[in-house]
Amino acid sequence: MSDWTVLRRLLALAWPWRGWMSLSVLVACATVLASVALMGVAGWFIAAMGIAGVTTGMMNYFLPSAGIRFFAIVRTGGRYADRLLSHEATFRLLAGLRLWLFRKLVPLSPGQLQSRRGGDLAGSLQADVDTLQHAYLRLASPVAVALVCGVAVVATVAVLHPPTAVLLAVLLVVAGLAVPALARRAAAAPGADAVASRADLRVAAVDLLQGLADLRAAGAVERHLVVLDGLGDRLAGNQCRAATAGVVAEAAVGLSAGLALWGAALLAAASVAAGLAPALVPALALVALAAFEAIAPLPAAMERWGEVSAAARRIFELADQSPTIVAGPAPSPVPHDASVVFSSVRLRYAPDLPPALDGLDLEIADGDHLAILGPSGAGKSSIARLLLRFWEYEGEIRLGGHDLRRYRPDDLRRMVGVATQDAQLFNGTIRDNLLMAAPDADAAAMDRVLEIVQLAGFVLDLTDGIDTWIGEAGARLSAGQARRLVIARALLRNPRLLILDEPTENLDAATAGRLLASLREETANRTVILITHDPRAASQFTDRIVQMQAGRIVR
Ligand SMILES: Nc1ncnc2c1ncn2[C@@H]1O[C@H](COP(=O)(O)OP(=O)(O)OP(=O)(O)O)[C@@H](O)[C@H]1O
Repeated sequence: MSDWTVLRRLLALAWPWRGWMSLSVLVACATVLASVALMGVAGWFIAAMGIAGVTTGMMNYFLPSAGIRFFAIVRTGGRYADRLLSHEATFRLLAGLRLWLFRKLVPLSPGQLQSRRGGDLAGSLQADVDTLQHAYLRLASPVAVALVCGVAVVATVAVLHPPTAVLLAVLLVVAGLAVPALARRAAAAPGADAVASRADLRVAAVDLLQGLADLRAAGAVERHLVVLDGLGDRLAGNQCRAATAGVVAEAAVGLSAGLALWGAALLAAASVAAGLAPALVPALALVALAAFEAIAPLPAAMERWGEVSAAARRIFELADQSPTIVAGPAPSPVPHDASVVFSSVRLRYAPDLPPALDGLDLEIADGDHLAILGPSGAGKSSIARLLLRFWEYEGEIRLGGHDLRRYRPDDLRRMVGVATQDAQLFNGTIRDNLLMAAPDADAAAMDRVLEIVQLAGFVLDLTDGIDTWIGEAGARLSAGQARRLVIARALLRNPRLLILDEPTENLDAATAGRLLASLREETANRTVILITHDPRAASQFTDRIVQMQAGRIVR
């Protein structure tokens, strides 16, 4: 993707916030122009007063001093308003971009995102989107301001003294175009590498934090810290190289501004003999100097471009993936029953992996309970993932008589409830975690599902009851309690097809027995698939039991 494409796409993304952005550019232009005008009028005023002092002693100083006050107030107020508006515009834009990216990621989950590491994805959503602020705050807006103000100042100077206008135009082009272009070239590689090393650093830090307990147990923390340190050094080195390019470019702009001041003063002074008002000499020199305020932010903006474009490319690469799983052209209607038929279903998680399901045939009538037994890796949980349409498959699956592929993903997820082994509990209260699945559920419904999963007594004994905070990923619950909370959450949605993946794992035999008995009673009229490797649990729940091995039903 070329730099122009990246820029074009970034501007297109900002389109909905064009009102805010334009307002911020307008205010910034007014501020810069007021500053230039202030310098020009002040230079002229001081010189004219001096000249009047030594000559006639007559001069109307009310008008210019009022002008000076006016421009000073506009400049000060404008700077404040400019900061306020440009930040407001950028933060609104970033919040919108984050939501836009998140919406793009949702349909890719989990199949198309599993090759990416969690820290990496979180990084794209946070740091990469944050980096884009430089594209708008320090690039798009300053370039627009530089263009508008540069042209306006040169045109005004051209009316007063054309030679100074030519000199100013040349120096502004050099400092506003050539210098930033060189800065961009020098900072491109370190800038891009800074984005990559920041992403690596984030992934390593997330890995370290998530696995801290195990790393400590294995005595491997120091080794990880050394890696983290190396990545930090790489990031700092890249940022330093990119910043050096920016600093050199800023010095070059300062030099051009100095040249403009002296050049304008000399050119204007040379024209006094030809009739130019002497008071205009300092005015033109100061205007030439002040005009560089318009282009001063450009080198820093260009220095950042490498970083910004690398972050934008990472974001576009993520957002441009089209979801492999979408509803067919004519989505299936909601079915009348929850029967399930698998015919010759094959699933490969990746082309280079052996099939997880290898010609699976399975039939469950509406309202039936089926237990699927099998050793670890037999493909049991893969059945649940397919029924939720998380992965594409070969063969045919029919739910309620309709092709599974033709259901809208949202309709399907309303119909199918799954309590998986790796289900996520969220950092919140028990109530939050239940309501996440069924926001409208009332207290009685929540109490009932907690009763079914044998958690009612436990919750009752907690000081804060159902409003007890369960910590990150349910860390304050035991594994068995967490699993049962996941089941309660699935039940609360009242799905017509319920899939229970190893519901009795981590439970003692008595609790497991009670849980299965109450689940059997609660789900008497629903289709249920119980996935387990425990034959006792299977037979406690149903007498329809099938055995799976290597991706097939073997009996
Ligand atoms: N997301 C995935 N990406 C790649 N391979 C996967 C993925 N999930 C499962 N597999 C592979 O597919 C096969 C079947 O996995 P599945 O989780 O369905 O087995 P299972 O019978 O439920 O095992 P367990 O009882 O241990 O949960 C395994 O070989 C596993 O390694």
